[in-house]
Parts: sequence; structure tokens; C-alpha cells
Amino acid sequence: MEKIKDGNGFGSSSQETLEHIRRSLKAPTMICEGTHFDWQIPHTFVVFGASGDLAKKKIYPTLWCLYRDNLLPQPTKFCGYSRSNLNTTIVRAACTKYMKIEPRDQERFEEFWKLHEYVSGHYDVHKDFELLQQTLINLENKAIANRIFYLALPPSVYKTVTRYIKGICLSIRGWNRIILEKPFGRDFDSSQLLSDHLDSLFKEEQIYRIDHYLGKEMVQNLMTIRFANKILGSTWNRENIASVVITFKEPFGTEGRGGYFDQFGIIRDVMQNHLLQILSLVAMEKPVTCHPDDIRNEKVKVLKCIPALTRDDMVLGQYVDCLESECDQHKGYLKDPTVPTGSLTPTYALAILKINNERWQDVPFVLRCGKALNERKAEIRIQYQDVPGDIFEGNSKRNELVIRVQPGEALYIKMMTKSLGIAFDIEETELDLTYEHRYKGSYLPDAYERLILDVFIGSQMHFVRNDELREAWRIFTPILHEIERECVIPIPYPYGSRGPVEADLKLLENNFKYYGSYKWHGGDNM
Ligand SMILES: NC(=O)C1=CN([C@@H]2O[C@H](COP(=O)(O)OP(=O)(O)OC[C@H]3O[C@@H](n4cnc5c(N)ncnc54)[C@H](OP(=O)(O)O)[C@@H]3O)[C@@H](O)[C@H]2O)C=CC1
Ligand SMILES: O=C1O[C@H](COP(=O)(O)O)[C@@H](O)[C@H](O)[C@H]1O
Repeated sequence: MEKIKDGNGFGSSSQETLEHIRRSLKAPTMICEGTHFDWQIPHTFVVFGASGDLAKKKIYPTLWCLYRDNLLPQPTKFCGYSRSNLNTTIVRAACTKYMKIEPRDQERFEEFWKLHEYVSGHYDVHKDFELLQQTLINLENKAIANRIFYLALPPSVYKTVTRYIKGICLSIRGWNRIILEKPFGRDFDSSQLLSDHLDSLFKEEQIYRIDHYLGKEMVQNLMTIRFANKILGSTWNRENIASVVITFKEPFGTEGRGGYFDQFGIIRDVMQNHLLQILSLVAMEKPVTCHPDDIRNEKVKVLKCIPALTRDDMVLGQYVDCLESECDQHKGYLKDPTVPTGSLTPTYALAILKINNERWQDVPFVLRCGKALNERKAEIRIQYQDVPGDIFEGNSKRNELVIRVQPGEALYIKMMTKSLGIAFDIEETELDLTYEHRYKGSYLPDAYERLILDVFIGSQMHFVRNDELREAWRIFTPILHEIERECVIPIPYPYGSRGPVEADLKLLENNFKYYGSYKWHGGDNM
């Protein structure tokens, strides 16, 4: 029996990579303890919320890519479910523009849609779930099948839908797995209620809480960068590192989706999940093995060392009109007609987190995220301390290790070298690993492709465990409640700017030095 690593091991050239994955998957494999991937057993993938945005933009296109690349068990069939009176033809028409279909794939694309069914039903009507169950049984030709249920739904219906899945729609002789999208609650208590509810229906190993940042190449890379490199591993501590800044920036605002965003705000939307997940991978201790539970145990341990945030740790912002006088497109958050009048919801947040353990005591971990900023960027910036006893007249600048998550995956180390030529000056340069150059022409699977494949495989390495979630809410709930209770007014920042100036001051106070002198000569990194 071949043993493959949890996760997916994507590598060099796309063709080679796909071949490798296929070979590994086709052998009946033991993925992690107690989990089999049975290539030949029929699987059924049920998409709840099939009429929605997420389903058409992400889930169906991902299923298509996995099917096209022959990565799914055979046969895998698909069933959409939502309240709208649709059919497969209509679902297909809605999704097609988000799918990449080369002329050579046309035949396969037709085959893909022949494997689909659609059921129209309510989320709280018993007989509609009976109809779904009957449709699934027919789709599976009454054979043994494993089932995956993807809840691409608003959390308000999670409880009823999961109850009906459990009561009516489970596969009797195969396994059943449930994928849930964030938000997993609004705060500690609501998240706990949801968790208790899910616990009463399913085992933790059946529940896959998706945080799609855990499916991104450079986020998955963090474990390797840290634990397979002596040169980095030995400096990864408070003796060498001054501060860590984890950033998420988007160059667009809510653009008509303000109704949804306003209920959550940027802290719940991005910081409490994506950025905190990255932090835990950057800061955790080395796990005993690469087993998903060993990794998640370490993530929980480090989160437990972080005290709940307070007002002093935060800077909050909300975007207003773009400053350019002729710009009438980039209007302030409050001018989005879907945003409630006078909303105080932050669209920008910076938080300083402290980790009270031997490795990180006194090293600020800065999480920053915002909408309607000057660029699209997600990165991890590890800033090293000043060189002690500098002999270069104070001209040495701090080293930085930057892990660029997107766009343009890269890892670079900013360092000082002698300037070229006869002079003995020093200058800033970089050791640069830009993926586009190093892995030219390679196929980088989308985060959802990796994560959905992981669910088929049964690997929970890149999914959020219940206790991680509890710790995340413990850190953020008091400050979220305080912001709401005290109607904290966010600092205005112009659409297209870098966010509130106060955020840069906070960085400065927290041992992050910005020199403004570094020049990148590598061209466009987008
Ligand atoms: N392989 C590659 O693709 C490489 C690309 N590059 C590119 O070179 C460019 C510059 O490199 P970079 O590492 O960002 O170096 P910089 O020195 O320009 O920026 C360093 C950090 O300082 C922040 N910053 C900018 N202005 C201020 C300010 N006034 N106060 C406090 N902080 C500030 C930036 O964040 P922010 O503006 O987000 O707040 C950034 O996090 C980037 O576009 C980078 O992507 C560099 C090396 C390799
Ligand atoms: O979860 C979310 O993430 C997206 C950004 O995802 P990305 O993969 O495009 O970086 C963000 O736009 C959205 O508000 C948030 O809910």
C-alpha cells in the first residue's frame, strides 16, 4: 500500500505534477490514520446554495478543474441544491464564464455536466431533503458511495441544513464529510453554539471548516520554509526578530456587497480568520510530525499564548471618497447604497498581537488588513533586528524576509551588500525567489482546488479545527464587543490610499522600521 503525504505535493511542471498526483491517488492509499482514499468507490459531491455567487464563481469551477485533470475518484457525481427553480442547464450557463475551457477540453466539459443533477428545495422542509436523498440514491445507482456536502450558504441556515443532512441525506454505507464556509459565528458564544450543534451531529473528522488562505501556495509553504531550513529555523525567535507584519490589502471597496460586509466588518471578514491562521503558522513550534493533528495542536498552543486584544492594540479605519478630484468612481464606504446610513463598520484594521512564550516574548505581531487601499497584496514580513555594533556608520538597514502570498508568489530576503564597483559603500539588495521565474510555466492550483481535493483525500491539515476557532474568538471577541458597544468611530482614509496614517505610527511604535529607501529592480511583480 503506497503511503502519500497529507496535502497534495504540487511541484514542478504542470503535466508532471498532475501525473504525480494521479499516480499517488489512484493507489488505494492510507492518507492519515483511519482515513482511506478509495479511488474506485463512487463519490457524490452535493453543493448547497448552488444558485449562489460562491457556487458559481468558485465551487463549480473548482470541481471542473479537478474533473478535467482527472484528479477525482471515479465515478464522482455532483448534485446542486438551492431554493431557486433551476436545472443543470441553467446552473451550467451561470458558471461557464468562470470556468477555463480550452477547445481540447470541450468533450470532457460535456461529460462533466452529464454527471450533474439539480434539486430545488427549501432549507427547512423535510420532504425537500427526502427528494434530495432519493435523487442522490438514483445518481449513485443505489451503490455504496461516499458523500461530501458543501454548504455554500449563509450561516443562518447552517443549523437546519446540517440537521436535515444528518437526519435524511447521509450515505448509509459510505463516509460523509461536511464542508463549511466562514463566518463560523460572530463571536465566541455564537461560534461555540454552532460548534456544539455540529458536534452533536458529526464527528470532528467529518467537519471541514474552510479558510481558503490555508489553500494558498505560500501559506502552505510556511511549514517547509521554517522547518526544512536550518538557516531560517535558527533565527526564528525573539533574539533575532524585531517584528512580524502580516498584511492583506485589496484595491476595491464593497462595490454593492456592503449589505453583507457591514454585518461583519474587516476584523471578522479577514483578520480573525485568514491573518490569524497565517500568524499561527509563522509562530507555532515545530510539530512532532506532519500529521494534521500534530500541526493543529501546535497552532492551538501558540494561540493560547496570545492575550485578548484591547483598544490600545488597534487602529480602525473606514474609507472615504478618493482624493483625486476627477475620480467619481471610487466613492466612500458610506456612499455604497447597500451600506446602512452612518455605519461605523471598519473597513481597515491593524492589530498588535503579543505572544507570551519563550520564543516570542516582546516581539510584536502586527496584523493589517483593509479594503479600498492602494494595491492588492497579501504578505508576511519578518523584520530582523538591527546589527549590533554596526561598523558602517549607521548605514546598515534591517534585514527582512518577505513571503509574498499574492499576487506574484515570491520569497525575498532584503539584505545589505557592498555597492558594485570601486567604492566601499553599502546598499540594500535582495535574495530573490520569484516563483514566476523559478517555476516558469508551472501550474499553481487555486486554493479551492487543493482544499476540495483534501476533503476527498481526508486530510484536515489545511482546515480549521474546533479548538483553533475557539482560541481565535477568545482573542477577538472582547475587542469586537467593545468596538460595537462603545460605537468606536473609525479613522477616515481615502479610497486608494495606504490606509490611516495612525497605522504607520503604530507600526513605528512596535519595532517596525520603514526606511523608504529600498528599490526593487526586478520589474513588475504582479
Ligand atoms: N520577487 C519579487 O516580486 C520582489 C518584489 N519586490 C517589490 O519591490 C517593492 C518594494 O519592496 P518592499 O519589500 O515592499 O519594500 P519597501 O521598503 O518599499 O516597503 C517595506 C514595507 O514598508 C511598508 N511601508 C511603506 N510605506 C510606509 C510608511 N510610510 N511607513 C511605514 N511602512 C511603510 C510597506 O507596506 P505598505 O505599503 O503595504 O503599507 C512594506 O510593508 C514591492 O513592490 C515588492 O513587491 C521586491 C523584492 C522582490
Ligand atoms: O474571505 C475573503 O477573502 C476575500 C479575498 O480572497 P482572495 O483569495 O481574493 O485574496 C475577500 O475579498 C473577502 O472580503 C473575504 O470574505
